[in-house]
Amino acid sequence: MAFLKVVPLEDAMKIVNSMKLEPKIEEVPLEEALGRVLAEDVVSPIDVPPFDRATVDGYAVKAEDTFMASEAEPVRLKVVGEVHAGDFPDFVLDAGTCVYISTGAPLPQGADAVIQFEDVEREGDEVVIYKPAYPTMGVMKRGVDIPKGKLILRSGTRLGFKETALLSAIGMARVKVYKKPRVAVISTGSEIVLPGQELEPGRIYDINGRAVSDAIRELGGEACFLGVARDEEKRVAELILQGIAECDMVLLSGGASGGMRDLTSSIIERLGRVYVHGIAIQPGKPTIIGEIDGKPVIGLPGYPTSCLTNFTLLVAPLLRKLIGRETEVRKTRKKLAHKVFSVKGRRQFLPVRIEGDTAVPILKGSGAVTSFVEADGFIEVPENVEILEAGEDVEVTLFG
Ligand SMILES: Nc1nc2c(c(=O)[nH]1)N[C@H]1C(S)=C(S)[C@@H](COP(=O)(O)OP(=O)(O)OC[C@H]3O[C@@H](n4cnc5c(N)ncnc54)[C@H](O)[C@@H]3O)O[C@H]1N2
Ligand code: MOO
Repeated sequence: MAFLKVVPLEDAMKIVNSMKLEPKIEEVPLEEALGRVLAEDVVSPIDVPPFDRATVDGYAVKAEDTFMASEAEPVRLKVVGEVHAGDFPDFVLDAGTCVYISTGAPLPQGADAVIQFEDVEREGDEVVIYKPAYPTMGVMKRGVDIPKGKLILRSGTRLGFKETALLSAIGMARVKVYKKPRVAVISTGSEIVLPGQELEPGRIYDINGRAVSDAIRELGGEACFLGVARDEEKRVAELILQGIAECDMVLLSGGASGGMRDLTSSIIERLGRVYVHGIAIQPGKPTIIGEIDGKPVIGLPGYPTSCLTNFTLLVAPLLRKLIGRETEVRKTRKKLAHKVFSVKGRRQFLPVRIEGDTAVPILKGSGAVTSFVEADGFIEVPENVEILEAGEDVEVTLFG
């Protein structure tokens, strides 16, 4: 067994990033596009709105016909028809005339303003106008919302409801998006049971299977949770092979170390290749990077915070690349709230909670899920540094 010949994090990341996984693109109906990542630049093929339209219910006029209107000397225009939303007027408005128009209806040619009905008086087939209108009053001009030819969305944009609103406005019924990478997730450990099952003595509830699956979904991937495998070679191997057959990549948690029941590395070795078994970081040392049938197989540590930290450092950037979103790392500078001792010889990723101007280290250890869940991010402590003093300036890499 290639037991924990640790490599630096950079080497591990290089290996993960060199694996044969290419972003794939598919076309989906607009109604299924929410939350997906756009794989094309979108240029509007039409003007929105596609015609000059009334923004109020009232009378479409030639503004110049009303220029002389006043309370003392109102202007009278003959009402020659009606245009409602959905109509398309095929006549030209003559001087001295107007039409009744509904909000949203196209202006007839020759009209350049709409006066709301509250501001005029209707007398038979005439309206009496007391104030001048100006061109564009009560009108939304063709293309002012979105002009034809404008780049409205860039490739790599995650589609929220604002973006789907834009796509709908330009009539796009189908959009090209990055295909969701399918990731198999397996929890290993004879002690692990799923929520809903009885917690017999010596057992604990699964954390990693749920957390890793949902982290994949949050990033925009498709998680296939294959279940919990007891520490039995046959069962773990079966599930790994099922993952290889059905998915683009396989993630396991637990059994990644070198103990008597830590089987993951030897199974991957037997079914394919192991490139890395051990990374010089804390938490997350017992991590395996391998490949079966050309597909990445990554064994994450069983300790929840180690598992989720390494998911964040190694797997999340790969998934983002596959869905066309380059890594967005956010950092902030804070003062360390109190003195901490680091692990000698391992680059440490210390989870911290942010409180005002300070970063408060969370020292429950990587076996606690709350070390990760309560953290806003982590600070890096280089392998040659053993003590960080209270008040020291630290850079926090934020999660999420
Ligand atoms: N002799 C050594 N022992 C250990 C070392 C070492 O270097 N030498 N490293 C320790 C470190 S660091 C870590 S991290 C753990 C991780 O080891 P494994 O990946 O083999 O994990 P397990 O032994 O299977 O489990 C560790 C721990 O986590 C719990 N666990 C596992 N899976 C889940 C899950 N899906 N949900 C919730 N909790 C889970 C498991 O019950 C154990 O308590 O090894 C140390 N040991
Ligand atoms: O490497 Mo373990 O992951 O320290 O907690």
